[in-house]
Amino acid sequence: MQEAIQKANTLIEAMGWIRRFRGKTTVIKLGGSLLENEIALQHILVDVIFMETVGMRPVIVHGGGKAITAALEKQGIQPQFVQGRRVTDAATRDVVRTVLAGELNEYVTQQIEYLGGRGMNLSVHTTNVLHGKRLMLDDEAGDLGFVGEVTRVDRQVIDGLSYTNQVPVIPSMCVDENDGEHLNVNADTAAMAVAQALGAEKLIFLSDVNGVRREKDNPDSIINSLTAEEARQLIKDGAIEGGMIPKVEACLATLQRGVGKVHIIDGSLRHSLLLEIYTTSGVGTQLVP
Ligand SMILES: Nc1ncnc2c1ncn2[C@@H]1O[C@H](COP(=O)(O)OP(=O)(O)O)[C@@H](O)[C@H]1O
Ligand SMILES: CC(=O)N[C@@H](CCC(=O)OP(=O)(O)O)C(=O)O
Repeated sequence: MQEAIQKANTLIEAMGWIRRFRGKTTVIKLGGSLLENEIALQHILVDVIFMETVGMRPVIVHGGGKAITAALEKQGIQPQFVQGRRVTDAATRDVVRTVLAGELNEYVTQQIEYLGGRGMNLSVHTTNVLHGKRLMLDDEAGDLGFVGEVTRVDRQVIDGLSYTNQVPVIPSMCVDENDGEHLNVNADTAAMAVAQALGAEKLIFLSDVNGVRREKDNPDSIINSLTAEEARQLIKDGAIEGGMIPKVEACLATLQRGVGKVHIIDGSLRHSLLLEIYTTSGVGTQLVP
């Protein structure tokens, strides 16, 4: 009996948070490193289904860097990155389309259904909601090939799904508004574009580390609250490197564009998503202006 009362208390405690976020959109970016971990992914998706059930509007944007690299290597194509973006020739683009916009996108959606929720895959193979243009970095970066940035998001399609209790699942590819080509987009920047277009309350990046660290390999050096200025300095100093650079840059750009809260959290920590939403202190790193 005592245990049942305790459980009821927990539900009542959650009521304030549920009210606060009910009807609001949270964009959840699933990193490719996390998609490799089947158990962790299932736990996250259960949290996502819970959020949807209590009236929040979760929207998933996912990457798949690791799986793309593995598939390319199988075909004897050597992956190449410039400023955190994959150089994408036609053969690489075909692999990205098959693995990211096809297999992984279907896998995440099917897992949601398998766990009792309703998911809808929105990719270039089904219903595309991301439109864009070729990404031009500085001269030094050279031509990245079929790499894009998102310039427009079909908000109505995504909102329509949320109204009918479905979780939209969006891979990071867009269609070029000029010539209709399919373009490979860094998933962190795609999540940023979606969060901005939807006027999301929150953008949460789920990765395979506990947050942004002062020392990359030391989990105890996690920074709970990171200002824009400090983040830029850490990138300059080289303390933030590799895949964490586009993620932090996307966080900073998102804050400038009116999304209330941006977090980087560890997707392999059980219930990290709910802890982030339902606890006052939160988990991981919160980016602040
Ligand atoms: N300062 C830092 N703090 C935490 N992680 C860092 C830092 N600098 C670089 N990283 C690396 O960034 C990685 C996360 O980026 P990435 O591999 O692109 O993840 P995802 O697939 O989730 O997008 C971590 O696994 C870590 O190795
Ligand atoms: C242009 C570009 O770099 N696209 C990325 C898209 C996937 C991605 O970003 O996946 P993660 O979230 O796992 O990093 C790529 O090809 O790897």
